[in-house]
Amino acid sequence: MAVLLYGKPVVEEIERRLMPEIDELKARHGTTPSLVVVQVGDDPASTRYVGRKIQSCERLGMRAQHVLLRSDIGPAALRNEVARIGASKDVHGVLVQLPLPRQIEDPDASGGADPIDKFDVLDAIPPEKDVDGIAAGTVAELYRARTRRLTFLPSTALAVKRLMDYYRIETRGKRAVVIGRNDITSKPIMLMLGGRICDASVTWLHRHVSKDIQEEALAKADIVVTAVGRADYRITREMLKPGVVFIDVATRVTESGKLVGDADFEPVSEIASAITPVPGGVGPITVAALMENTVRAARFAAGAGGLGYTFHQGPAQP
Ligand SMILES: NC(=O)C1=CN([C@@H]2O[C@H](COP(=O)(O)OP(=O)(O)OC[C@H]3O[C@@H](n4cnc5c(N)ncnc54)[C@H](OP(=O)(O)O)[C@@H]3O)[C@@H](O)[C@H]2O)C=CC1
Ligand SMILES: Nc1nc(=O)c2c([nH]1)NC[C@@H]1CN(c3ccc(C(=O)N[C@@H](CCC(=O)O)C(=O)O)cc3)C=[N+]21
Repeated sequence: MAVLLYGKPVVEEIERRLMPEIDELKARHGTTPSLVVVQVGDDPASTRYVGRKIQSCERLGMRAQHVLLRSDIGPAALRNEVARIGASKDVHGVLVQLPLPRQIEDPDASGGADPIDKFDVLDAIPPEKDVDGIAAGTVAELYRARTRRLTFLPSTALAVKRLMDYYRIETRGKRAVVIGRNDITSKPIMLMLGGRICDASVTWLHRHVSKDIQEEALAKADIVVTAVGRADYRITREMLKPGVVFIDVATRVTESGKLVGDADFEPVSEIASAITPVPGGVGPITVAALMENTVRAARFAAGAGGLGYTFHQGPAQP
């Protein structure tokens, strides 16, 4: 039976570390960390995630602002709005909730004449405020994977790293499979696992990889990190190697309103050595990791913080 990799103790440890940093920023620098979340359109799932982020900021004594824009905004107007928000001295972190409406995500497919796309919007976030780790300059640092020089590790990747460290999951030299290639979830996780941060051997799977090839890779994997979240996608016990560490990033709401990941949870937990529950696994840590990145951004603004992340194995010693 697998060890359940609960998010809660990891969240508590991150928050325990952040609280004195927030107090110090306020007391010594007169700075209250502040995050702006830009949401375009009112997709209910996005509204729910944004709500969690804002609540978490407020609970930790930070400032949060939710900017809700109409779904028919054009890419150039959105880029200008993001640049305007990013220019404010009082804003330390800027996050553009994804996905964006179709005309901005994929202007070619939607027949839009505007040459400006999603990445131009994201690149308008100033690098020292890019708490999602998505703009061009920040991505380059992840590509280079120098832990000591990283500006922002995207919050889902940071969440997976903090989770693996807390539960002492060894990655060096292991066979890992990462499924999905979203720019803020699986792609950074793939770079992190295979890069110098985790030193694993990574196989990257996505929609265009045949079932055979996917099954072959999964059957050999020591670690699986998956973020697909589709009703027609399910990873079953038979597909996995006994003893696998299964990190389920996906969160999908079923027709009956249940939140599920990509794993067929009960049977997979019988053969895995460790597995994240959904809900209560990676999701809450992602929010805490975003809080960590917002505090980093406030420290950059106050001239109180350097580049790089510190990682340590296991729970922090009291
Ligand atoms: N817990 C957390 O912290 C977070 C959870 N999520 C959750 O993760 C899930 C994915 O989100 P996100 O990454 O944003 O979504 P995307 O839709 O961007 O990514 C899904 C990925 O799955 C791939 N895919 C689709 N079908 C298959 C298939 N049959 N076999 C292999 N790969 C496939 C797609 O491939 P292709 O590239 O070819 O399209 C795509 O890369 C969602 O459930 C979301 O809610 C997301 C962010 C954070
Ligand atoms: N720019 C951007 N940055 C993101 O980080 C980002 C995004 N866009 N778009 C959407 C995804 C999704 N995401 C989640 C955050 C928290 C939970 C979370 O807290 N999940 C809880 C349950 C939440 C619930 O009850 O619905 C759990 O798994 O236990 C899940 C998913 C961040 N995302």
